[in-house]
Amino acid sequence: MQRTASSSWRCPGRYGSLVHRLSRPHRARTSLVPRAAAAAPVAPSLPTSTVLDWACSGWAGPDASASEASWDRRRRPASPPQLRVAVADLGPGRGRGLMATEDLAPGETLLSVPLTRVFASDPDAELHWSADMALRLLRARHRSRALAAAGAGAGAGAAAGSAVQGAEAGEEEVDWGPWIQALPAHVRTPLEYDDDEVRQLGCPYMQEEVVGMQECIGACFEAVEGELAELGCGWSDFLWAVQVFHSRCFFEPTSGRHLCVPGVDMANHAPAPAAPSAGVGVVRALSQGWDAVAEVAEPPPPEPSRFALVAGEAGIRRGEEVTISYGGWPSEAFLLLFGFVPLPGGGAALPGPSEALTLFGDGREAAAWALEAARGAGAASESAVDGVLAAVEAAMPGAMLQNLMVTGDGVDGRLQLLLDVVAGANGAGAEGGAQGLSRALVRRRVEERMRHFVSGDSTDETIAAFKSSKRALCEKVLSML
Ligand SMILES: C[S@@+](CC[C@H](N)C(=O)[O-])C[C@H]1O[C@@H](n2cnc3c(N)ncnc32)[C@H](O)[C@@H]1O
Repeated sequence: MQRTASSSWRCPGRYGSLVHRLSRPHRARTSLVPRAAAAAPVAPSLPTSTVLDWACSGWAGPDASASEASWDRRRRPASPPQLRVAVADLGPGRGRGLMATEDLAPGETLLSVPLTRVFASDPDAELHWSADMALRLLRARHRSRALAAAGAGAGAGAAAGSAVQGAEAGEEEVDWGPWIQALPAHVRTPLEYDDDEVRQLGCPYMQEEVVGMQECIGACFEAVEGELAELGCGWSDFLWAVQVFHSRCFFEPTSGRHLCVPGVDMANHAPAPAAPSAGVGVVRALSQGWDAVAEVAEPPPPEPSRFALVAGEAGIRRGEEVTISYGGWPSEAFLLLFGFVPLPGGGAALPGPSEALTLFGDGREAAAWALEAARGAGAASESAVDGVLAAVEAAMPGAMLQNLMVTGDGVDGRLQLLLDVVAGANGAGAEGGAQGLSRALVRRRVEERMRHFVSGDSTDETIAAFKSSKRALCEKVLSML
């Protein structure tokens, strides 16, 4: 594990803000769709299911009428809602997940979490978002333990979970203990890779991403080490907390915040070709006629906005897993943040629909490589490289020549243009002319890159899955050329 302080604070570059995409809840097409009685066995709920009740504080539950479901604190339900999902153990590989305990209708709200119980990043934080959230989580854990100890000492009902609730509660007023206790004891992502595992990745671009991320989090740790020590925490606590957030957050583009939503964070990703059975979204609370009402009566306390998990348009049968989509990312993003690589089902070596292969880190690398490959006459001069880049800029002004890729749908337009510029100047004698040379350059580069993904000696099955997915994409691209 490299933990050298990085002077540039180079944080997880291309994938730094990639987390599960926040989608809109699926809309119900009908109300309740009658279903045949389902015979599917329901996996036993884990004790961690109690986190769902805690998370849905103040929600009257899926059966409540609109007025009951309103978040009016004078009518707040006294008991936890009757939820129709539970946390279940899905076995090796997936860990825990959410399971339907009854048939769920299309569009049915399954969990509804007030934003006061959502652990959110601070867009103004000086530290990298996940490091800042990690520090705050460890503070919250410390407070919660102290609260529990005080409650046990007094023998009173001040146990974890009974702290302040409600719309006005700030992060420090909420006892996050019930959620923290339900978090996984260990999350493994490439932040934990040792030098040999980084080597096993084989791909230089991915190795650079991993080392950059390790350096960034290592530097953040050094910045907060003193405060962590006061909380009785060290590197392993900090690493755990950072990996919790890398693997469990949603990203809200409008606010630029990362959101970790208790309960909903138990939902696993549906790997293609399976469709997710549920969607997520923020339900904003709005008040009509607030000013007018306030003149004649004390207005009700404002309702907090809520984060909802909603059944998809097909509904979900009892005993089935409730899954969401973490987004259509290439496998680098899944591996770096979530610590797993979704492979299409059926065991066949197929690339996922969002898989992509970086052929060059930037335009300068691509131009130098292409000139050398096209001319077969040693390294290209700086001026020749500059000439290619100038021609690309003239044809595509302002194009950012970073991370030039190929996908199952074809070659990145920026890269294609660059290769066409090189081939146009060097393809007179080539088989198929300039067009033939341009295609041959893509083929040659994909073949070169494919050698980074030989299965070789991967001791880690996630690394093996990463390489397998990339190899499958290389094969698909080569078959199309
Ligand atoms: C948001 S959490 C989901 C709940 C998690 N399974 C648990 O036990 O707490 C995301 C983590 O679940 C696991 N996961 C989610 N979807 C998966 C999938 N399709 N295949 C394998 N692991 C998955 C990965 O470890 C990922 O980092």
